[in-house]
Amino acid sequence: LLHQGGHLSWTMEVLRLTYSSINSQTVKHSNIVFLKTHKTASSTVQNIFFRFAERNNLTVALPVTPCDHQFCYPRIFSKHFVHPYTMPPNIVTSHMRFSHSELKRIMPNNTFYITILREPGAMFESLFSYYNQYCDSFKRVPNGSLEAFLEKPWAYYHPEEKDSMYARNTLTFDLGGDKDKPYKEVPTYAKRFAAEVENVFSLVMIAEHFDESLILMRHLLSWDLEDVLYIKQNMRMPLSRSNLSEAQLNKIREWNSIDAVLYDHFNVSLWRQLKELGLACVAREVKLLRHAQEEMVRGCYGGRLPPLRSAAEITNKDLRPWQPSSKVTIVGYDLPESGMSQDKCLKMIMPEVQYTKRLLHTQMLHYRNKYFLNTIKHNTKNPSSQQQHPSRSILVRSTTLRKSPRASV
Ligand SMILES: Nc1ncnc2c1ncn2[C@@H]1O[C@H](COP(=O)(O)OS(=O)(=O)O)[C@@H](OP(=O)(O)O)[C@H]1O
Repeated sequence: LLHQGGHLSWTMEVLRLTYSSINSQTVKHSNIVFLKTHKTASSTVQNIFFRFAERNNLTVALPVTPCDHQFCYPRIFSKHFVHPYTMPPNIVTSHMRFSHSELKRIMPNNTFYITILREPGAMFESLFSYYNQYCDSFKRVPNGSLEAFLEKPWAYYHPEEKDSMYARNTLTFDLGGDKDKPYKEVPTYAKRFAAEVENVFSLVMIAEHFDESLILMRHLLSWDLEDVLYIKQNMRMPLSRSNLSEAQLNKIREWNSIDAVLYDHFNVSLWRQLKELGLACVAREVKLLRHAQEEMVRGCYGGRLPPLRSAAEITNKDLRPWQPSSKVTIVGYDLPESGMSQDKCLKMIMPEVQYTKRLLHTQMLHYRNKYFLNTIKHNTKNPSSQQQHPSRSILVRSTTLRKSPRASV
């Protein structure tokens, strides 16, 4: 009874938070650019945006086929990398090298810009293991040893070479900055660059404070708590991880000194924003979020998450995460292809590549239907004029924004 009583009050609280935005007559914001940075828990966030877009019939910008599932990374983003069937978009979330000016050409003025950073030590360790057999700066290192790389990085790192962006100041590069600023210019440059980023991005999430960051995001976008439910994605097997010593952490920070400045800066601003929201309120919502996640796992998978397996062992190919080489083991969730699980439960654990393909397929069908209908309507009115392309989805696009995109949360 006690348990059920507790359960009931949790549920009431989640419902209250779920419908509070409707009661206060706010509209969920739906024009969003999420800059998907590397090895920062960004696939987990992207999955939240993909599901939100599908539930609300929004258009997600997806890359043209030659760009693969990313916007032709590491080239700087161009509107030409966006598949015409996914134009004009509400949400942009695939990997890219950021260009604000180019994004402004496809996104409306009320777009919210969000990104995520991770502590440079943990992030670099993850990058080093993930791209060990992929990026030449890492491939050259004897025995793939992180220790050896950090001992003399310039012996292995060639700044102009393909894929060098995975080996130094990757966050800075993803954000469109200069990863190879000379050491003596770094302090001034990094400070200026952090200010530029702060000017554009309404929220910079921090992977180490993932749930707290999501609570800020839900408030910024006037979303419900249920909109930010997630299951962790794209993890490595514990065997593929190495523990870093204090000395190694310091070397990583020194090597990635611009990223380190960015991380410290936005970690401070995250906590300032959390304090503005009220730490007690944040803690309460984090608790509710975790409880709602347990409920979702119960409803979706019968009580516990599907078994975590290495990519090679996952039988359902829709759920097999991309694995860059045999030297690193990425894990995902395995669910039989029996069709028994609901679509929303499957999508919750679907890796980036498969979900991107699915979305492209459904959006192509929508585009064709809209295009076809628009053309018929238009031709009936003006038989001699040109065909019309579909417009951006206006289903939940707000005209009465409660907060402006650059307002603090
Ligand atoms: N919710 C949450 N909180 C904290 N950390 C998380 C979360 N979700 C994923 N992860 C960790 O993020 C790493 C994968 O990052 P990405 O998805 O950005 O990688 S990728 O660049 O898209 O390949 C990967 O880190 P490593 O395991 O250290 O490689 C994941 O374990």
